[in-house]
Amino acid sequence: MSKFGTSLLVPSVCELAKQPITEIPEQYLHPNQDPTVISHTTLPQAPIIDLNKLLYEDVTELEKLDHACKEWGFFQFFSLPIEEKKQFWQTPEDMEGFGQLFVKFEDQKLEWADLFFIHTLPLHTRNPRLFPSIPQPLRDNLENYSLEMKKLFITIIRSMEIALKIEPNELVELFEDLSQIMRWNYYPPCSQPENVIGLNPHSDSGVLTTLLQVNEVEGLQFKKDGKWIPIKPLPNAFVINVGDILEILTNGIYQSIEHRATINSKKERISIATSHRPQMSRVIGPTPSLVTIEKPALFKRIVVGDYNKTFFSRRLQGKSCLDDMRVQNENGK
Ligand SMILES: O=C(O)CCC(=O)C(=O)O
Ligand SMILES: [Fe+2]
Repeated sequence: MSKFGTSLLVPSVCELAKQPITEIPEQYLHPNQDPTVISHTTLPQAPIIDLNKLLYEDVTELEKLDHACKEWGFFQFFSLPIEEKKQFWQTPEDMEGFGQLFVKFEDQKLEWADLFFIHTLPLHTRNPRLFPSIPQPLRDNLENYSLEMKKLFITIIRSMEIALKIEPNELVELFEDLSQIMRWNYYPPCSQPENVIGLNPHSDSGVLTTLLQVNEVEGLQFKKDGKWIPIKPLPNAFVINVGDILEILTNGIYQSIEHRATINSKKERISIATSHRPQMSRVIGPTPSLVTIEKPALFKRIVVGDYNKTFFSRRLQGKSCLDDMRVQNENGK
């Protein structure tokens, strides 16, 4: 049984998008979506952080790796012939591989995307059905990428400990044996982009997600003050998202952010999301330094694996999973 539960098997959208279709199949149509805010001049901008100032080692290496991944691997992997991709497809018991996540009902609306979902760390959790067959040079790039992502994650967590004025290592020690999962997202173009959705609105379940927008095509949007704001991909930059578990750990000081992915009418889009969380058997809750009499714990203590199971057992719906982890106040609210 998979660590994350299961998702119903769905057809490849990549193959579907190759057909000369005039009508989008009903299951992919999402009417009544929240509109995107279009005027770029008044939009709030995502803050840009200079990694050089954060990372004191191996910046060049990281850049080289970033280029290697862009040039050699992800694109080729998604464009493998469908027959070859089949050996990497999800199975009814195992959500890792190509397919979609969060598909729980046969008649559920689907996303205009194929993804490849894989657990990369700790090493012993690597899926023997998938990992050894990943073609080179992607497999070696993935190996390096995974380690660099872990280093970057720990560096950011250390900076956050300082910013939050909590004990050194108070958070970092939770990640000695961390779990790392990746979603490689492939969004084919669609002639009616406004009627389909690449990825439904959600917050990420982990601590932080590092998103590489591989071919720098626009599509990612964040919900800010109730409005959907497009995020322009920047060259040589990652987008870093706060996930639900970081909101729990910081007792609500850092809040996970809702985002979605839209589709382009002409261009395909590839993004690689790498998410970190403490290892599955760890129990987590608001970190002690951030729980005080004035600010009692906002969230229950939970086993990381249980949070994962709950998150992956539902349909993807905004921040609803995190809301269920809140401590109820005396009025039952
Ligand atoms: O493709 C994107 O821009 C968003 C991906 C994402 O949110 C995810 O994989 O969790
Ligand atoms: Fe996400």
